[in-house]
Amino acid sequence: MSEGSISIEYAMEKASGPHFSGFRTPTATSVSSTTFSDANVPREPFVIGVSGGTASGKTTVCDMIIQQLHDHRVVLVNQDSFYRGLNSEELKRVHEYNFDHPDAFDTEQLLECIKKLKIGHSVQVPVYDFKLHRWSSDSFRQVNASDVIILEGILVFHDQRVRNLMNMKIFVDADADVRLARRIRRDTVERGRDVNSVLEQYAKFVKPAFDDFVLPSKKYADVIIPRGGDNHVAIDLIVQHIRTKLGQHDLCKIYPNVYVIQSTFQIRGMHTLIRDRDISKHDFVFYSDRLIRLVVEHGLGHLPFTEKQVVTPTATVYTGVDFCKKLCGVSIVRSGESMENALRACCKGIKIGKILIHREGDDGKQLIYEKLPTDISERHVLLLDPVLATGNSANQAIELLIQKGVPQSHIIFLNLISAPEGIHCVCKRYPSLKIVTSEIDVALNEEFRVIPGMGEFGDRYFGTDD
Ligand SMILES: Nc1ncnc2c1ncn2[C@@H]1O[C@H](COP(=O)(O)OP(=O)(O)O)[C@@H](O)[C@H]1O
Ligand SMILES: Nc1ccn([C@@H]2O[C@H](COP(=O)(O)O)[C@@H](O)[C@H]2O)c(=O)n1
Ligand SMILES: [Mg+2]
Repeated sequence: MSEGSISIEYAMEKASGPHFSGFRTPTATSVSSTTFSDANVPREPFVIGVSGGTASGKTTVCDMIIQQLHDHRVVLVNQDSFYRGLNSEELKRVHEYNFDHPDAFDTEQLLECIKKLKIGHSVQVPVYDFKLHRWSSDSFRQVNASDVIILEGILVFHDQRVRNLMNMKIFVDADADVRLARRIRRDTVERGRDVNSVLEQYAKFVKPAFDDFVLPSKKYADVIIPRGGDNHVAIDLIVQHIRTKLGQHDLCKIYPNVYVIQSTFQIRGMHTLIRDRDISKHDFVFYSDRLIRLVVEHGLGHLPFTEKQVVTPTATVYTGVDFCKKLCGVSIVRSGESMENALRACCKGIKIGKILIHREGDDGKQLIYEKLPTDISERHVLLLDPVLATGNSANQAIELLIQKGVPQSHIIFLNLISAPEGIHCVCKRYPSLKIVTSEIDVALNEEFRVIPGMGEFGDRYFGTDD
């Protein structure tokens, strides 16, 4: 355990490389979508190889990782699907067939499959039947292009070309006697074998092939998981790492003060609804409000706190924290006003100021109207605007707050959707300010509108779009 657990974070960081973050899909429904970065460059998925001896717990570990992620952006491909079909002669003498030798697999097909997934195509993967020793011609599993692809099997580290497709390699370790015991149980219960045939196959093929091919490939692993599925610490670390990578946009690496709230199905579902041009006004407002509430709560989590102790009804002391008291909201009129209710619902009696930035003509001159609390310089400010596009009006508003004496580091800018251009514009000028957003979109178009975006938020929210 010590070997795996000490090096695990380092190895994962090293293995992940610089190219894994900032996933964006061009359309919400595309099954074969390519992932995109903020620069609108197609981005390859992150491929994790999971190897280990038979019955070490590879499939179990992969299932646990996928279940914990409960995120459809992860797909599993089993090396078993690429077992070569047996001809009738081989089938008649199946007990003499070595399923543990590298030649038992159609590695060319496996390579083609992973390469396709890596470039964003979906693939049909055969489903292997261990009872019949073949994959059935009419049974395929559709594997969609995804942000993370897990490739699992006893010999996935054997071929260098397959290894080269992987960004992270995990070896699942378990004692040989434990594996044999599990294999006997599994193969008799699930794979239609009797104990004798399992033992015979194990001695003749499985163990020698493990020693000759599987064990020597362990050296390629970045992470070794001792005790397989029982090693919850290792699995948690791997899951956390994948989660971070999935949720982390490149911009969050460049600007450490940009926070994208952790994506979940609920959040993506709400985004899908509010971005849909055909959604009813009522639903648009409802789901926008839900998302705004999440962003506001998340933003509040970045405020400073002081320790506070209370006595519970069981007469014991609970050591907790006290909320930051000196707060105020500032909405950038008009769409920022849509975020005021959520802020009021979270912070009783909070003062809310307003800034209106009105562009006069095309010469870049701007008129600013403001109404802010007089003691604003003593407060932490939650600046509200659901969409950050170019960053020009945000910068005007922030400049005004700074002129009023608010330190940059006391400003948290809350958005639902942020364009990379706007983030660059604001963060370069105000590196100590924090931005909390629920999604970073692909880019701005020629008309400076966020793409894919959601149109004119204020008009849609306040019903002035018809
Ligand atoms: N930690 C564990 N404790 C008990 N049984 C396990 C554990 N991990 C796996 N098994 C069982 O052992 C068998 C082999 O596990 P599996 O994950 O299929 O291994 P692999 O894919 O490496 O061959 C399965 O029947 C599984 O339920
Ligand atoms: N028709 C087959 C094909 C493969 N095997 C055995 O499966 C093992 C690989 O699967 P794990 O889930 O255990 O990794 C491998 O050791 C083969 O011996 C088989 O018995 N019959
Ligand atoms: Mg398996």
